[in-house]
Amino acid sequence: MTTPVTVAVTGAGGQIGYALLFRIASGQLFGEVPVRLRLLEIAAGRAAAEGTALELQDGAFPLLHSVDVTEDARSAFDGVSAALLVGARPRSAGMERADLLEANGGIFGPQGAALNAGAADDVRVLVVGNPANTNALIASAHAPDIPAERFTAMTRLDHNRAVAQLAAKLGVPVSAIDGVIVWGNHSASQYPDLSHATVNGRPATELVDEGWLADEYIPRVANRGAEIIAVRGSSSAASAASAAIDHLHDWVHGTGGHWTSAAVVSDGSYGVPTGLISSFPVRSVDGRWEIVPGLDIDTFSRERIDASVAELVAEREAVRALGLL
Ligand SMILES: NC(=O)C1=CN([C@@H]2O[C@H](COP(=O)(O)OP(=O)(O)OC[C@H]3O[C@@H](n4cnc5c(N)ncnc54)[C@H](O)[C@@H]3O)[C@@H](O)[C@H]2O)C=CC1
Ligand SMILES: O=C([O-])CC(=O)C(=O)O
Repeated sequence: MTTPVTVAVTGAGGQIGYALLFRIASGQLFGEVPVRLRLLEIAAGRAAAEGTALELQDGAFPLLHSVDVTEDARSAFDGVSAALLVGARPRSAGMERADLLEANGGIFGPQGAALNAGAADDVRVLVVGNPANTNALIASAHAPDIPAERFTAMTRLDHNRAVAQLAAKLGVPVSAIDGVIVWGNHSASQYPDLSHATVNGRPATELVDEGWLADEYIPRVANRGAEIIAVRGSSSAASAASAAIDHLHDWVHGTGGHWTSAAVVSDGSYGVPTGLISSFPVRSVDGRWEIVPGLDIDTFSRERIDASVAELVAEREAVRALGLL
């Protein structure tokens, strides 16, 4: 029998956890490989996670090897090849994601240290809990033995939203769209960039006008999280779980010739300071994310990338001042 792969999900008793775990158990992340699931929760969420574990059993998933629920990060992360750091307080109406910096930043240092202590050598970390980029930076800083490139934050939901909004505008299937990029922070300052996008092979910029792009498209995508909160009464859950599966699936299995968006550690590309975890156009090649090199950046894009990166720099300064880095 193939050796099982161990996957940890934090915040397993929450709404994203509930949408995520069944998809992992069904093999949508690693494919035909048995999965050993570790569900990390705090006391307040433990019962919900225990209930989810019972339902996972009831799913009779052929690939589900075992499910353990724990409140101890070291046990949860021991031997893990994938860690989905979802557990954090979500924002509610009227809050920006940066309002969560202090409340949630304190979670990710100890979790980084626990990953450092016991994760498998091939560990892949995806931070979903907000503010995701800076939480990933904190976790990575507490895991000196794990290469920084193994810590990523989720902007795939933003990328998927950017693709879907363009498809809806033009009345084409999402599969017609290629080359969309989300740059920067997973926040309202993010920049969904269509300057390299194509629709059935035609440049997207020939099909939409600049006014729509600047006044409707970019704000709609960048503020979609708030729109969902306003309409649904709580933050995106199933679409976030779906994006997390997309991110890790592509990281493990590759993106082929196409690119997607993910927040990865900067190597200085596109003027983003080295070491920041920022969203870039990325390809997954041989199990590693690579930043797509050499794209032309026009003035419109440059200003927006710089603004979002400036926010990431400010968040890094803020968590440094709080002693979290
Ligand atoms: N990056 C992205 O695109 C997205 C990020 N999010 C973020 O994901 C996070 C989770 O969202 P939901 O599942 O909706 O929230 P939720 O409140 O339903 O669930 C969060 C769970 O995390 C648990 N938790 C809190 N601290 C923990 C810790 N130290 N260790 C383990 N578990 C802990 C809570 O007990 C709770 O069960 C939030 O920060 C939210 O803002 C949500 C949507 C998209
Ligand atoms: O907006 C929020 O707070 C949740 C989130 O990150 C998103 O839906 O993109």
